[in-house]
Amino acid sequence: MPRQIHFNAFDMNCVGHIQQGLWAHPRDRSMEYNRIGYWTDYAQRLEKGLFDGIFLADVVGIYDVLSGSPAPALRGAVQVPVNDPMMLVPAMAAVTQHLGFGVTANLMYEQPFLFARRMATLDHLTGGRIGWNIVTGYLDSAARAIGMDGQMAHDDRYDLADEYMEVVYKLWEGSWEDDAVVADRGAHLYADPAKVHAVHHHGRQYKVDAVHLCEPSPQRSPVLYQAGSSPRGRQFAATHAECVFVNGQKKEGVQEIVSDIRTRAEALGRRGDDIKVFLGATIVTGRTEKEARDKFEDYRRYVSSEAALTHAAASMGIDFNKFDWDEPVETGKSEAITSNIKAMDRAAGPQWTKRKLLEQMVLGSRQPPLVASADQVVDWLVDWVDTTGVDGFNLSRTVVPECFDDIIELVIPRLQERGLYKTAYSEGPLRQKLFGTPRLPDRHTGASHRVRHG
Ligand SMILES: Cc1cc2nc3c(=O)[nH]c(=O)nc-3n(C[C@H](O)[C@H](O)[C@H](O)COP(=O)(O)O)c2cc1C
Repeated sequence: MPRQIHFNAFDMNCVGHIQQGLWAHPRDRSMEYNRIGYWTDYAQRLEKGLFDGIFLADVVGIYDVLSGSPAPALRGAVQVPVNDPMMLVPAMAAVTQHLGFGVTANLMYEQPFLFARRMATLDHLTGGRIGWNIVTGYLDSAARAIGMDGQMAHDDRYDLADEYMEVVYKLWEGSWEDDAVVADRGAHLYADPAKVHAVHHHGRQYKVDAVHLCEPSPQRSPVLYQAGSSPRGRQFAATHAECVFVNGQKKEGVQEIVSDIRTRAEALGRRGDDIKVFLGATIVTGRTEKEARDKFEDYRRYVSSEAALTHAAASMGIDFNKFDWDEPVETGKSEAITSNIKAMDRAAGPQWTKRKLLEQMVLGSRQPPLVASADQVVDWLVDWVDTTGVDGFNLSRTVVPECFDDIIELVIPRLQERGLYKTAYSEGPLRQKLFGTPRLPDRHTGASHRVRHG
Protein backbone atom coordinates (compact mmCIF):
# COMPACT_ATOMS: atom_id res chain seq x y z
CA MET A 1 0.00 0.00 0.00
CA PRO A 2 1.42 3.45 -0.85
CA ARG A 3 2.36 5.71 2.05
CA GLN A 4 -0.63 7.56 3.45
CA ILE A 5 -0.64 11.36 3.50
CA HIS A 6 -1.76 13.07 6.72
CA PHE A 7 -3.63 16.36 7.07
CA ASN A 8 -3.97 18.66 10.05
CA ALA A 9 -5.98 21.85 9.91
CA PHE A 10 -3.67 24.58 11.18
CA ASP A 11 -5.43 27.28 13.15
CA MET A 12 -5.32 29.35 16.31
CA ASN A 13 -7.89 30.57 18.83
CA CYS A 14 -7.91 34.04 17.29
CA VAL A 15 -9.11 36.11 14.32
CA GLY A 16 -5.97 36.59 12.19
CA HIS A 17 -3.67 33.58 12.10
CA ILE A 18 -1.18 33.13 9.21
CA GLN A 19 -2.65 34.73 6.10
CA GLN A 20 -3.21 38.19 7.49
CA GLY A 21 -6.24 40.26 6.58
CA LEU A 22 -8.51 37.51 5.26
CA TRP A 23 -10.84 37.83 8.25
CA ALA A 24 -12.22 40.86 6.42
CA HIS A 25 -13.48 38.62 3.59
CA PRO A 26 -17.31 38.58 3.72
CA ARG A 27 -17.48 34.77 3.78
CA ASP A 28 -14.82 34.30 6.48
CA ARG A 29 -16.16 33.22 9.88
CA SER A 30 -13.03 33.51 12.02
CA MET A 31 -14.48 36.48 13.94
CA GLU A 32 -16.69 33.84 15.62
CA TYR A 33 -13.60 32.31 17.28
CA ASN A 34 -14.96 33.23 20.73
CA ARG A 35 -18.14 31.15 20.34
CA ILE A 36 -18.17 27.50 21.22
CA GLY A 37 -20.49 26.57 18.33
CA TYR A 38 -17.91 27.82 15.84
CA TRP A 39 -15.39 25.28 17.10
CA THR A 40 -17.77 22.34 17.48
CA ASP A 41 -18.98 22.88 13.93
CA TYR A 42 -15.36 23.14 12.77
CA ALA A 43 -14.37 19.89 14.50
CA GLN A 44 -17.31 17.97 13.07
CA ARG A 45 -16.56 19.25 9.60
CA LEU A 46 -12.93 18.13 9.84
CA GLU A 47 -13.86 14.73 11.22
CA LYS A 48 -16.42 14.17 8.49
CA GLY A 49 -13.63 14.93 6.04
CA LEU A 50 -11.25 12.47 7.78
CA PHE A 51 -8.66 15.07 8.80
CA ASP A 52 -6.12 13.56 11.21
CA GLY A 53 -6.30 16.51 13.52
CA ILE A 54 -6.56 20.17 14.23
CA PHE A 55 -3.28 21.79 15.16
CA LEU A 56 -3.66 24.91 17.26
CA ALA A 57 -0.87 27.46 17.44
CA ASP A 58 -0.54 29.83 20.38
CA VAL A 59 1.44 32.81 21.62
CA VAL A 60 1.37 34.32 25.07
CA GLY A 61 2.47 37.82 24.16
CA ILE A 62 1.46 40.57 21.78
CA TYR A 63 3.23 41.36 18.50
CA ASP A 64 4.92 44.68 19.27
CA VAL A 65 8.16 44.43 17.30
CA LEU A 66 7.05 46.39 14.20
CA SER A 67 7.53 50.07 15.05
CA GLY A 68 8.02 48.95 18.67
CA SER A 69 4.25 49.13 19.19
CA PRO A 70 1.27 46.78 19.64
CA ALA A 71 -0.92 49.12 17.57
CA PRO A 72 -0.46 47.42 14.15
CA ALA A 73 -1.24 44.01 15.68
CA LEU A 74 -4.37 45.31 17.38
CA ARG A 75 -5.57 47.14 14.26
CA GLY A 76 -5.13 44.07 12.07
CA ALA A 77 -6.10 41.33 14.59
CA VAL A 78 -2.66 39.77 14.11
CA GLN A 79 -2.89 36.86 16.56
CA VAL A 80 -4.49 39.21 19.07
CA PRO A 81 -7.00 38.94 20.69
CA VAL A 82 -6.00 35.33 21.29
CA ASN A 83 -7.84 32.96 23.62
CA ASP A 84 -6.45 29.88 25.32
CA PRO A 85 -6.31 26.94 22.85
CA MET A 86 -6.62 24.21 25.48
CA MET A 87 -10.10 25.35 26.46
CA LEU A 88 -11.39 24.46 23.00
CA VAL A 89 -10.41 20.83 23.21
CA PRO A 90 -13.11 19.34 25.47
CA ALA A 91 -15.84 21.06 23.45
CA MET A 92 -14.49 19.73 20.16
CA ALA A 93 -13.83 16.30 21.65
CA ALA A 94 -17.41 16.04 22.87
CA VAL A 95 -18.78 16.18 19.32
CA THR A 96 -16.15 13.98 17.64
CA GLN A 97 -14.67 10.52 18.13
CA HIS A 98 -11.44 10.42 16.18
CA LEU A 99 -10.13 13.89 15.42
CA GLY A 100 -6.74 14.57 17.04
CA PHE A 101 -5.87 17.80 18.84
CA GLY A 102 -2.36 19.22 18.62
CA VAL A 103 -2.24 22.05 21.11
CA THR A 104 0.62 24.50 21.38
CA ALA A 105 1.73 25.31 24.90
CA ASN A 106 4.71 27.41 25.83
CA LEU A 107 6.62 25.73 28.62
CA MET A 108 8.54 28.82 29.76
CA TYR A 109 5.85 30.32 31.91
CA GLU A 110 4.11 27.42 33.59
CA GLN A 111 5.39 24.98 36.20
CA PRO A 112 5.71 21.45 34.77
CA PHE A 113 3.76 19.92 37.65
CA LEU A 114 0.63 21.95 36.89
CA PHE A 115 1.01 21.61 33.15
CA ALA A 116 1.35 17.83 33.39
CA ARG A 117 -1.98 17.67 35.15
CA ARG A 118 -3.74 19.84 32.56
CA MET A 119 -2.48 17.72 29.67
CA ALA A 120 -3.31 14.47 31.43
CA THR A 121 -6.82 15.80 32.05
CA LEU A 122 -7.20 16.50 28.34
CA ASP A 123 -5.87 13.07 27.46
CA HIS A 124 -8.54 11.54 29.71
CA LEU A 125 -11.38 13.70 28.41
CA THR A 126 -10.50 13.16 24.75
CA GLY A 127 -10.00 9.42 25.10
CA GLY A 128 -6.32 9.81 24.21
CA ARG A 129 -6.53 12.25 21.36
CA ILE A 130 -4.29 14.99 22.71
CA GLY A 131 -0.95 16.15 21.33
CA TRP A 132 1.32 18.89 22.63
CA ASN A 133 3.28 21.23 20.41
CA ILE A 134 6.24 22.01 22.66
CA VAL A 135 7.33 25.61 22.23
CA THR A 136 9.54 27.98 24.16
CA GLY A 137 8.18 31.16 22.57
CA TYR A 138 9.88 33.92 20.68
CA LEU A 139 8.35 37.09 22.13
CA ASP A 140 9.92 39.49 24.59
CA SER A 141 6.41 40.83 25.18
CA ALA A 142 5.46 37.47 26.70
CA ALA A 143 8.48 37.47 29.01
CA ARG A 144 7.74 41.05 30.12
CA ALA A 145 4.16 40.05 30.90
CA ILE A 146 5.29 37.62 33.56
CA GLY A 147 7.93 39.78 35.19
CA MET A 148 11.09 39.08 33.18
CA ASP A 149 13.00 41.83 31.36
CA GLY A 150 13.06 39.82 28.16
CA GLN A 151 13.09 36.23 27.00
CA MET A 152 15.99 33.87 27.59
CA ALA A 153 18.58 33.44 24.82
CA HIS A 154 17.55 31.12 21.98
CA ASP A 155 19.64 28.04 22.81
CA ASP A 156 19.19 28.45 26.60
CA ARG A 157 15.45 28.13 26.07
CA TYR A 158 15.96 24.70 24.57
CA ASP A 159 18.20 23.67 27.52
CA LEU A 160 15.42 24.66 29.88
CA ALA A 161 12.96 22.74 27.72
CA ASP A 162 15.06 19.56 27.97
CA GLU A 163 14.81 19.67 31.76
CA TYR A 164 11.10 20.48 31.60
CA MET A 165 10.56 17.40 29.47
CA GLU A 166 12.40 15.25 31.99
CA VAL A 167 10.04 16.46 34.72
CA VAL A 168 6.84 15.90 32.77
CA TYR A 169 7.97 12.44 31.61
CA LYS A 170 8.61 11.49 35.22
CA LEU A 171 5.09 12.64 36.12
CA TRP A 172 3.26 11.10 33.16
CA GLU A 173 5.27 7.89 32.81
CA GLY A 174 6.78 7.26 36.20
CA SER A 175 4.38 8.11 38.98
CA TRP A 176 1.46 5.71 38.64
CA GLU A 177 1.88 2.08 37.69
CA ASP A 178 -0.53 0.78 35.05
CA ASP A 179 -2.51 -1.26 37.56
CA ALA A 180 -2.42 1.28 40.40
CA VAL A 181 -6.13 1.97 40.05
CA VAL A 182 -8.13 -0.88 41.57
CA ALA A 183 -11.54 0.85 41.83
CA ASP A 184 -12.92 -1.89 44.06
CA ARG A 185 -16.17 -0.67 45.60
CA GLY A 186 -16.47 -3.68 47.94
CA ALA A 187 -12.97 -3.24 49.37
CA HIS A 188 -13.26 0.57 49.46
CA LEU A 189 -9.99 0.68 47.60
CA TYR A 190 -9.64 3.11 44.73
CA ALA A 191 -5.86 3.24 44.19
CA ASP A 192 -3.17 0.98 45.61
CA PRO A 193 -0.72 3.33 47.40
CA ALA A 194 2.13 0.88 46.83
CA LYS A 195 1.78 1.45 43.09
CA VAL A 196 1.74 5.23 43.13
CA HIS A 197 5.18 6.79 43.42
CA ALA A 198 6.36 10.26 44.28
CA VAL A 199 8.56 11.91 41.67
CA HIS A 200 11.77 13.43 42.97
CA HIS A 201 13.41 15.79 40.55
CA HIS A 202 16.10 18.20 41.73
CA GLY A 203 17.51 19.88 38.63
CA ARG A 204 19.00 23.19 37.59
CA GLN A 205 15.67 24.88 36.95
CA TYR A 206 13.01 22.73 38.52
CA LYS A 207 12.50 20.98 41.83
CA VAL A 208 9.56 18.61 42.22
CA ASP A 209 8.80 16.26 45.10
CA ALA A 210 5.30 15.08 44.42
CA VAL A 211 2.94 12.40 43.25
CA HIS A 212 1.39 13.16 39.85
CA LEU A 213 -2.23 14.04 40.52
CA CYS A 214 -3.80 12.15 37.61
CA GLU A 215 -4.27 8.44 37.19
CA PRO A 216 -2.79 7.02 33.94
CA SER A 217 -4.53 8.39 30.86
CA PRO A 218 -4.82 6.49 27.56
CA GLN A 219 -1.57 7.79 26.11
CA ARG A 220 0.12 8.93 29.35
CA SER A 221 2.47 11.36 27.54
CA PRO A 222 0.56 13.30 24.87
CA VAL A 223 1.75 12.93 21.28
CA LEU A 224 4.74 15.25 21.19
CA TYR A 225 4.97 17.86 18.46
CA GLN A 226 7.77 20.32 17.91
CA ALA A 227 8.29 23.19 15.49
CA GLY A 228 11.57 25.01 15.13
CA SER A 229 14.42 23.86 13.00
CA SER A 230 17.57 25.70 14.05
CA PRO A 231 20.42 23.24 14.82
CA ARG A 232 19.51 23.30 18.51
CA GLY A 233 15.83 22.99 17.63
CA ARG A 234 16.53 19.94 15.47
CA GLN A 235 18.43 18.24 18.26
CA PHE A 236 15.50 18.88 20.58
CA ALA A 237 13.12 17.47 17.97
CA ALA A 238 15.30 14.40 17.43
CA THR A 239 15.26 13.75 21.17
CA HIS A 240 11.61 14.37 22.01
CA ALA A 241 9.34 14.96 19.03
CA GLU A 242 7.09 12.38 17.43
CA CYS A 243 5.68 14.91 14.97
CA VAL A 244 7.67 17.82 13.62
CA PHE A 245 6.17 20.86 11.98
CA VAL A 246 8.39 22.51 9.36
CA ASN A 247 7.98 25.43 7.04
CA GLY A 248 9.90 25.93 3.85
CA GLN A 249 9.54 27.09 0.32
CA LYS A 250 12.27 25.06 -1.33
CA LYS A 251 12.18 21.29 -1.56
CA GLU A 252 15.94 20.91 -1.04
CA GLY A 253 15.76 22.90 2.21
CA VAL A 254 12.86 20.84 3.56
CA GLN A 255 14.43 17.56 2.44
CA GLU A 256 17.64 18.51 4.28
CA ILE A 257 15.77 19.33 7.52
CA VAL A 258 13.74 16.10 7.37
CA SER A 259 16.72 13.84 6.79
CA ASP A 260 18.87 15.68 9.34
CA ILE A 261 16.24 15.33 12.08
CA ARG A 262 15.79 11.62 11.27
CA THR A 263 19.55 11.02 11.24
CA ARG A 264 19.89 12.76 14.59
CA ALA A 265 17.02 10.66 15.98
CA GLU A 266 18.71 7.46 14.79
CA ALA A 267 21.93 8.51 16.51
CA LEU A 268 19.87 8.68 19.72
CA GLY A 269 18.60 5.11 19.31
CA ARG A 270 15.26 5.99 17.73
CA ARG A 271 14.02 5.01 14.28
CA GLY A 272 13.72 7.53 11.48
CA ASP A 273 10.06 6.68 11.06
CA ASP A 274 9.40 7.31 14.76
CA ILE A 275 9.08 10.91 13.58
CA LYS A 276 6.37 12.16 11.26
CA VAL A 277 7.03 15.48 9.60
CA PHE A 278 4.26 17.88 8.66
CA LEU A 279 4.93 20.66 6.19
CA GLY A 280 3.06 23.95 6.53
CA ALA A 281 1.07 24.66 3.36
CA THR A 282 -1.60 27.05 2.13
CA ILE A 283 -3.82 25.72 -0.63
CA VAL A 284 -6.36 27.64 -2.69
CA THR A 285 -8.12 25.20 -4.97
CA GLY A 286 -11.17 24.61 -7.15
CA ARG A 287 -12.47 22.18 -9.74
CA THR A 288 -10.38 23.88 -12.41
CA GLU A 289 -7.26 25.99 -12.36
CA LYS A 290 -9.35 28.99 -13.41
CA GLU A 291 -11.74 28.50 -10.52
CA ALA A 292 -8.78 28.37 -8.12
CA ARG A 293 -7.18 31.44 -9.64
CA ASP A 294 -10.42 33.44 -9.46
CA LYS A 295 -10.78 32.48 -5.82
CA PHE A 296 -7.22 33.54 -5.12
CA GLU A 297 -7.76 36.94 -6.80
CA ASP A 298 -10.90 37.40 -4.73
CA TYR A 299 -9.11 36.51 -1.46
CA ARG A 300 -6.16 38.71 -2.32
CA ARG A 301 -8.24 41.85 -2.22
CA TYR A 302 -8.54 41.46 1.55
CA VAL A 303 -4.85 40.94 2.38
CA SER A 304 -3.31 43.45 4.77
CA SER A 305 0.35 44.29 4.12
CA GLU A 306 0.74 46.01 7.47
CA ALA A 307 -0.63 42.97 9.28
CA ALA A 308 1.63 40.63 7.30
CA LEU A 309 4.69 42.74 8.17
CA THR A 310 3.60 42.84 11.83
CA HIS A 311 3.55 39.06 12.02
CA ALA A 312 6.84 38.61 10.17
CA ALA A 313 8.54 41.24 12.35
CA ALA A 314 7.53 39.47 15.56
CA SER A 315 8.41 35.98 14.41
CA MET A 316 11.80 37.07 13.09
CA GLY A 317 12.45 39.55 15.93
CA ILE A 318 13.21 42.38 13.49
CA ASP A 319 11.55 45.81 13.25
CA PHE A 320 11.33 46.20 9.47
CA ASN A 321 10.19 49.79 9.85
CA LYS A 322 13.75 50.67 10.90
CA PHE A 323 14.80 49.94 7.32
CA ASP A 324 14.08 51.74 4.06
CA TRP A 325 12.25 49.78 1.39
CA ASP A 326 15.41 48.84 -0.51
CA GLU A 327 17.90 48.72 2.35
CA PRO A 328 19.22 45.23 3.18
CA VAL A 329 17.66 44.03 6.44
CA GLU A 330 20.16 43.35 9.25
CA THR A 331 19.21 39.94 10.67
CA GLY A 332 22.24 39.08 12.79
CA LYS A 333 21.15 39.32 16.41
CA SER A 334 17.66 37.87 16.48
CA GLU A 335 16.59 35.76 19.46
CA ALA A 336 13.28 34.82 17.79
CA ILE A 337 12.59 32.07 15.23
CA THR A 338 16.00 31.88 13.61
CA SER A 339 14.88 29.18 11.17
CA ASN A 340 12.37 31.66 9.72
CA ILE A 341 15.22 34.05 8.98
CA LYS A 342 17.29 31.29 7.39
CA ALA A 343 14.31 30.34 5.23
CA MET A 344 14.00 33.95 4.07
CA ASP A 345 17.73 34.06 3.31
CA ARG A 346 17.33 30.92 1.24
CA ALA A 347 14.31 32.27 -0.61
CA ALA A 348 15.54 35.80 -1.35
CA GLY A 349 19.31 35.76 -0.82
CA PRO A 350 21.14 37.16 2.21
CA GLN A 351 20.75 40.82 1.19
CA TRP A 352 16.98 40.85 1.26
CA THR A 353 14.93 43.99 1.78
CA LYS A 354 11.53 44.95 3.14
CA ARG A 355 10.26 45.30 -0.43
CA LYS A 356 11.40 41.73 -1.26
CA LEU A 357 9.71 40.45 1.86
CA LEU A 358 6.40 42.11 1.01
CA GLU A 359 6.59 40.83 -2.57
CA GLN A 360 6.73 37.31 -1.10
CA MET A 361 3.67 37.81 1.09
CA VAL A 362 1.09 37.51 -1.67
CA LEU A 363 -1.72 36.24 0.53
CA GLY A 364 -0.75 37.86 3.83
CA SER A 365 2.21 35.82 5.01
CA ARG A 366 5.53 34.39 3.91
CA GLN A 367 3.86 31.07 3.23
CA PRO A 368 3.13 31.26 -0.52
CA PRO A 369 -0.21 29.70 -1.45
CA LEU A 370 -0.48 26.88 -3.93
CA VAL A 371 -3.18 28.06 -6.32
CA ALA A 372 -4.19 25.08 -8.43
CA SER A 373 -6.96 22.74 -9.55
CA ALA A 374 -7.67 19.81 -7.26
CA ASP A 375 -5.86 17.43 -9.65
CA GLN A 376 -2.82 19.67 -9.67
CA VAL A 377 -2.91 19.93 -5.88
CA VAL A 378 -2.81 16.15 -5.60
CA ASP A 379 0.20 15.98 -7.91
CA TRP A 380 1.91 18.72 -5.89
CA LEU A 381 1.30 16.95 -2.58
CA VAL A 382 2.58 13.64 -3.92
CA ASP A 383 5.67 15.28 -5.38
CA TRP A 384 6.52 16.97 -2.06
CA VAL A 385 6.03 13.76 -0.10
CA ASP A 386 8.17 11.80 -2.56
CA THR A 387 11.01 14.28 -2.81
CA THR A 388 11.28 15.66 0.72
CA GLY A 389 10.21 12.72 2.91
CA VAL A 390 7.46 14.64 4.73
CA ASP A 391 4.49 12.60 5.93
CA GLY A 392 1.76 15.16 5.75
CA PHE A 393 0.71 18.78 5.80
CA ASN A 394 -0.45 21.38 8.30
CA LEU A 395 -2.91 23.28 6.15
CA SER A 396 -3.13 26.96 7.03
CA ARG A 397 -6.54 28.47 6.81
CA THR A 398 -7.43 31.16 4.30
CA VAL A 399 -11.18 31.87 4.28
CA VAL A 400 -12.81 29.59 6.84
CA PRO A 401 -14.55 27.22 6.66
CA GLU A 402 -14.65 27.06 2.86
CA CYS A 403 -10.88 26.50 2.59
CA PHE A 404 -11.25 23.20 4.47
CA ASP A 405 -14.46 22.29 2.67
CA ASP A 406 -12.52 22.56 -0.60
CA ILE A 407 -9.87 20.16 0.67
CA ILE A 408 -12.52 17.75 1.93
CA GLU A 409 -14.73 17.85 -1.16
CA LEU A 410 -12.11 18.12 -3.89
CA VAL A 411 -8.67 16.99 -2.74
CA ILE A 412 -9.20 14.15 -0.27
CA PRO A 413 -11.43 12.07 -2.61
CA ARG A 414 -8.77 12.31 -5.33
CA LEU A 415 -6.08 11.21 -2.88
CA GLN A 416 -8.31 8.34 -1.80
CA GLU A 417 -8.78 7.23 -5.41
CA ARG A 418 -5.00 6.91 -5.61
CA GLY A 419 -4.83 4.99 -2.33
CA LEU A 420 -2.96 7.84 -0.66
CA TYR A 421 -5.48 8.80 2.00
CA LYS A 422 -7.46 6.78 4.53
CA THR A 423 -11.11 6.04 3.79
CA ALA A 424 -11.94 5.58 7.48
CA TYR A 425 -10.28 6.33 10.78
CA SER A 426 -8.47 3.52 12.52
CA GLU A 427 -9.36 2.87 16.14
CA GLY A 428 -7.53 3.95 19.26
CA PRO A 429 -5.75 6.97 20.66
CA LEU A 430 -3.99 9.53 18.48
CA ARG A 431 -0.57 7.90 18.88
CA GLN A 432 -2.05 4.56 17.92
CA LYS A 433 -3.57 6.06 14.79
CA LEU A 434 -0.29 7.70 13.80
CA PHE A 435 2.27 5.13 14.97
CA GLY A 436 0.37 1.94 15.82
CA THR A 437 0.93 2.12 19.57
CA PRO A 438 -0.90 4.13 22.25
CA ARG A 439 2.13 4.74 24.46
CA LEU A 440 5.61 6.11 23.81
CA PRO A 441 7.79 3.36 22.31
CA ASP A 442 10.49 1.95 24.60
CA ARG A 443 13.24 3.59 22.58
CA HIS A 444 11.86 7.08 23.23
CA THR A 445 13.66 8.98 25.99
CA GLY A 446 10.37 9.53 27.83
CA ALA A 447 10.00 5.77 28.26
CA SER A 448 13.18 5.60 30.32
CA HIS A 449 11.25 7.32 33.13
CA ARG A 450 8.63 4.60 33.24
CA VAL A 451 7.89 3.17 36.62
CA ARG A 452 9.53 -0.21 37.06
CA HIS A 453 7.14 -2.83 38.33
CA GLY A 454 7.75 -4.97 41.39
C1 LIG B 1 6.45 26.20 11.69
C2 LIG B 1 6.66 26.81 13.06
C3 LIG B 1 5.54 26.99 13.90
C4 LIG B 1 5.69 27.53 15.17
N1 LIG B 1 4.60 27.74 15.97
C5 LIG B 1 4.76 28.35 17.17
C6 LIG B 1 3.65 28.67 18.01
O1 LIG B 1 2.48 28.40 17.68
N2 LIG B 1 3.88 29.29 19.18
C7 LIG B 1 5.14 29.61 19.61
O2 LIG B 1 5.28 30.18 20.70
N3 LIG B 1 6.22 29.30 18.85
C8 LIG B 1 6.05 28.71 17.66
N4 LIG B 1 7.16 28.44 16.89
C9 LIG B 1 8.49 28.74 17.44
C10 LIG B 1 9.33 27.52 17.78
O3 LIG B 1 8.54 26.51 18.32
C11 LIG B 1 10.56 27.72 18.73
O4 LIG B 1 10.14 27.75 20.08
C12 LIG B 1 11.49 28.84 18.62
O5 LIG B 1 10.96 29.95 18.06
C13 LIG B 1 12.85 28.55 18.03
O6 LIG B 1 12.75 28.13 16.73
P1 LIG B 1 14.07 27.77 15.90
O7 LIG B 1 14.69 26.56 16.55
O8 LIG B 1 13.54 27.47 14.54
O9 LIG B 1 14.97 28.97 15.94
C14 LIG B 1 7.00 27.90 15.61
C15 LIG B 1 8.11 27.72 14.76
C16 LIG B 1 7.96 27.19 13.49
C17 LIG B 1 9.18 27.03 12.62
